[in-house]
Amino acid sequence: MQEISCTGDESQAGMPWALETADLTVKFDEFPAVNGVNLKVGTGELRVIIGANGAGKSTLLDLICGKTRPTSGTILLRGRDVTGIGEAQIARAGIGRKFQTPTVFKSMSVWENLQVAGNKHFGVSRNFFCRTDSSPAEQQGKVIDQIGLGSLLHRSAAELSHGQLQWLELGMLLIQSPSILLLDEPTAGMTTEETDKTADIIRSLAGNHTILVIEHDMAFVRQICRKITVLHQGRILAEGTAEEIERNADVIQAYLGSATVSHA
Ligand SMILES: Nc1ncnc2c1ncn2[C@@H]1O[C@H](COP(=O)(O)OP(=O)(O)OP(=O)(O)O)[C@@H](O)[C@H]1O
Repeated sequence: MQEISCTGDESQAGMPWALETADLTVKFDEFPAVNGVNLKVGTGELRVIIGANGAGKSTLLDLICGKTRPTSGTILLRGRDVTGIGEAQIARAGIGRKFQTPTVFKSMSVWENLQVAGNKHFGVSRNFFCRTDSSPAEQQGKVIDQIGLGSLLHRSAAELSHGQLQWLELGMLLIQSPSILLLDEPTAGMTTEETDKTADIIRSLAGNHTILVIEHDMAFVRQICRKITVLHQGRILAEGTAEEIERNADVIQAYLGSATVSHA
C-alpha cells in the first residue's frame, strides 16, 4: 500500500494545491450554509470532512463540484480558478463526485455498467477529462481490480449487496480517471466487513487521486487516518489528525460530544 503523509501538510514545493477554496461562502435566503471556508488540499491527499448534521459538509462538496454556485469566494483546481463554471465543466476539469445513493443501472451486469461509464468517458470526453494514458480495456481492468468485483462481472447489478453497489458506483467514477474524488458518506448503511473493505479501497486510491470524504463514522475515519477538517455552522472549526481532533475541546463540545455522531 502506498504511504502518504497523514497530515497533508507536506510542502507543495511551489506547486499549486490540488484544491483550494478562498473565503468560500454560499447563502440560502441570507443563511450562510458555508461561510468563509479556506481549504487547502494537497495533491494525492486523503482529507476527511466531519461535522454535525447541518454543518455544511454536503453543501461544501456541492460548491466544489459546481452543483451550487457560491455567493462569494473562489475555488481553485491546481491553481486554476473554476469558480462558477458549472457542473459539467468541473467534471471535465477532473472532479468526480459520488453521492450516497447509487445510480447504477440495475437491469445491467457489473461489466455492462462499467462499459457504459467507460464508453461515455472514452467516447465523448477523453480529450478533456482523461487523466490516464491507459486504453479503455486497461483502464477497465485496473478499476475492476481496485473495486474488487472481478468475480461478479456478469452478475446483474440488481443482485448486488448494498456494499457491492457502492463499489460498482465508485468504479464507474474511477473509470473516468478523475484527479479529485468527492465521496459523500461512502460507508453509510454498510456492514462492518463492507466498511473495512471500503477503507482499504479508499486508502489504495489516495496518492493517485486527491480524495475528500464526508464521514460520520469516527472508527472509519481513524481507519483511513488522514488529516481531518471539522466544519461547524458553515465554518472550519479545526483541522488536524484524528488524535488531535478527538482531543480538541471545541470539537468535543460542538460535535464529538453530541448525540449526532452516528457510529463513533
Ligand atoms: N438548497 C438549500 N436551501 C436552503 N437551505 C439549505 C440548502 N441546502 C442546504 N441548506 C441548509 O444548509 C445547512 C447545511 O446543510 P448541509 O446539507 O450542507 O449539511 P451537512 O453538514 O451535510 O449535514 P448532514 O450531515 O445532515 O448531511 C443546513 O442548515 C441546510 O438546511
